[in-house]
Amino acid sequence: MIVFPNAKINLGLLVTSKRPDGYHNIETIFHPVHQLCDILEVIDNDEKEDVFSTSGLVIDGPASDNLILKALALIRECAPLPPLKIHLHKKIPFGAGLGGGSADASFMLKLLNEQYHLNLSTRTLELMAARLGADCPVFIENKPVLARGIGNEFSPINLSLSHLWLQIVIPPIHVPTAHAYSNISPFQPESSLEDLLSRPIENWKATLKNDFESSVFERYPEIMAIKEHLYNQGALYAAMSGSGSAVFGLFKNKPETEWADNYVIHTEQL
Ligand SMILES: C[C@@](CO)(OP(=O)(O)O)[C@H](O)COP(=O)(O)OP(=O)(O)OC[C@H]1O[C@@H](n2ccc(N)nc2=O)[C@H](O)[C@@H]1O
Ligand SMILES: Nc1ncnc2c1ncn2[C@@H]1O[C@H](COP(=O)(O)OP(=O)(O)O)[C@@H](O)[C@H]1O
Repeated sequence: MIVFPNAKINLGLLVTSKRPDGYHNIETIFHPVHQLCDILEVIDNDEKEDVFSTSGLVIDGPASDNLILKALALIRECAPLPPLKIHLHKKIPFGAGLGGGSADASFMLKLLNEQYHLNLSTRTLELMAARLGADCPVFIENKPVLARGIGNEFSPINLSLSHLWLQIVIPPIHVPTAHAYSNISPFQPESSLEDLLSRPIENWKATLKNDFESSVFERYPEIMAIKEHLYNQGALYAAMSGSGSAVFGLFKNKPETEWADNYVIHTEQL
């Protein structure tokens, strides 16, 4: 079976408090980016052991640390599976706040559930995904949603961005998530994200924020410059995604901006 784990962006991201377990409570809207995706294939393997291979972008760290193999190990805790041949073609830049590793992990859970008729419910898959990372559960249902808690408590939202153009600009900078959280001073805002998003998109620039931006922009002015350039090019709203380094803009018309050759650019109509 082949699946296409996709990226996400965060529309607003408030880090509201630090928890006793060291994690942070957040409020954010996750929005899937369907056309920026990896390719993940799993088939039965005739040999005795699993074989895992990758192509495309070279992921840092040993292959055994890949979240796909961690997802496989979790499923094997509750169901026997034959030896597998697994191939990941990596296209989503990582360390960019686009959640590609988390998407791979959750799509692996969903793929195995379907391919081997495990009948695990959506809720069970979300709980398993939460053991792999705070960002993983959202990729089980994979639709726009308001998230609270550590990013895994979901409420439905009434938000349509269809017909807007999305441009994501990814500079060659990796921002480690744990490091980004360690530089944050949590703050409980007066207005909830839900309130802010219910206002017209023209108001978002002044009201909707990503709490990681100030510390990340201070360390990497190049990322702030991308956001400013997106606004100069007519973006209705522009922001960093997650803990960066990707920055996205929402436009009425297809943006034709030229960017540095070493940036990865993704443009799609939502
Ligand atoms: C910031 C966000 C926003 O969507 O996305 P990315 O920028 O990574 O895409 C997420 O909260 C990232 O979630 P995820 O990347 O899954 O985090 P995890 O692997 O579970 O945790 C990595 C580290 O980040 C910190 N962490 C993560 C989530 C959270 N709510 N509070 C935290 O303090 C912890 O220090 C943890 O050890
Ligand atoms: N399948 C995977 N794809 C990408 N990164 C992975 C994967 N498995 C483990 N990782 C590790 O997770 C880190 C964060 O990746 P990712 O979730 O894509 O980015 P971000 O946290 O910025 O959204 C990578 O730097 C890498 O070390």
